Amino acid sequence: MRTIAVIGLTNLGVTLARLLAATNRVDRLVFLDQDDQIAVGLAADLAASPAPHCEVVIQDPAALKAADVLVVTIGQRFLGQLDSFAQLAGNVQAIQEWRSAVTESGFSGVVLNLATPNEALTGLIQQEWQLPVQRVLGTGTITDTARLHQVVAAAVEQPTSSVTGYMLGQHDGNLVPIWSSVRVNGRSIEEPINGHSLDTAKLLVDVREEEYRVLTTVDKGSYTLCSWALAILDVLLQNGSTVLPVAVYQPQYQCYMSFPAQITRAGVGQFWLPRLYPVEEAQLKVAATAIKTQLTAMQG
Ligand SMILES: NC(=O)c1ccc[n+]([C@@H]2O[C@H](COP(=O)([O-])OP(=O)(O)OC[C@H]3O[C@@H](n4cnc5c(N)ncnc54)[C@H](O)[C@@H]3O)[C@@H](O)[C@H]2O)c1
Repeated sequence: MRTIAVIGLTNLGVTLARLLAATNRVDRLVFLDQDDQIAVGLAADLAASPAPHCEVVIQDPAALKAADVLVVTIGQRFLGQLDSFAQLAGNVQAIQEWRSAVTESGFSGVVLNLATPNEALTGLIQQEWQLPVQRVLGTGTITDTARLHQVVAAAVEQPTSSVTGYMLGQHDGNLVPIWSSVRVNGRSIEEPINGHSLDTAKLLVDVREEEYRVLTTVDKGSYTLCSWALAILDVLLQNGSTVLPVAVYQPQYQCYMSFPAQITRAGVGQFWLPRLYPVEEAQLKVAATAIKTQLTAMQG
C-alpha cells in the first residue's frame, strides 16, 4: 500500500495532497497539522470530489509507522510574506515538536522536506528526528535548476527539454549555477548555440526574475514545487532511479546542500560529481558555509 504522510496542510500541503489524490498516486494519505480543523477540512474536501479516492487518516501520528514517505510542508506563511527567514524560528520549533511523534511511531520511510530554509532545515530534521542521512532529503535547488533550463532554452531558441545542467548550493541564498555542466542538445554553452553566444551573468538575473514572478502568485508558486515533489515521490514509491539536484548530506562539504544525487526507493544513493570550474568550487564552499551557519543558529 502506497502511503504518504504530509505535515503542514495549508498552501503547499494542500496543493500536494490534491495532486497526489487526483493523479491516483497513493493508496493512503496521512494528514498532520497543528490545527485539527485544517486537516479535517482538507479530508472533507477530497472526500466530496469525483476524483479517484484514497484512504485518508487524520491527525494520527501512529500512522507514520506504515508511511513510505513523510513530506514536510510546515510553514508560517504570513510571516514569510515579509521575509522568508522570518519563519525560521517557527519552523525550527515545529521540527522539535514533532521529534517524539516521529521517533516513537517507528517510521521507517524517507523524509522529503519542502520547507524553508531548505538545506539547513533538512539537516535539522535529520538530526532532530535521528534518521540516517540516506533517508532524509529536501527539494533544494530542483526548481532553480528547472528555471535555469527555461532561461537557457529561451536564450538559444530551443525547447526546454534540450537543456541539461545544474543549479546547486543553497536554494534561498547562495545559488551556484554550474555552467560547466550546462548543455544544449549535448553541446557546451561555451560556444555559440543556434547563433547565440550566452551571457551567463544575464542568464542568472533571468533565473532570479523568473523566481520573483512566481513568488508574486497568490500561492507563491506552490504548483511548480509540488510538481517537482511529485517527480521525486514517483521514484520513492516505485523501484526507479533518477539523478536530481536535491538537498542531501554531502560528505565532501560536511553539510546538507543542493547537489545532484541519485534517488531510489531507499532514499539517497550515489552522488553525481560534476567537473567544476575553480570559481564554481569556491562558490559551493561559500554556500556550504552559509548553510552550516544557518544550521548552527537553528540548533542554538
Ligand atoms: N522551496 C520552495 O520553492 C518553496 C515554495 C513555497 C513555499 N516554501 C516553503 O514551504 C513551507 C510551507 O509553505 P506554505 O506556503 O505551505 O506555508 P503555510 O503557512 O501556508 O502552511 C504551513 C502549514 O504548516 C502548519 N504548521 C506550522 N507549524 C506547525 C507545527 N508545529 N506542527 C504542525 N503543523 C504546523 C500550519 O498550520 C499550516 O497549515 C514554508 O517553509 C515555505 O517557505 C518553499
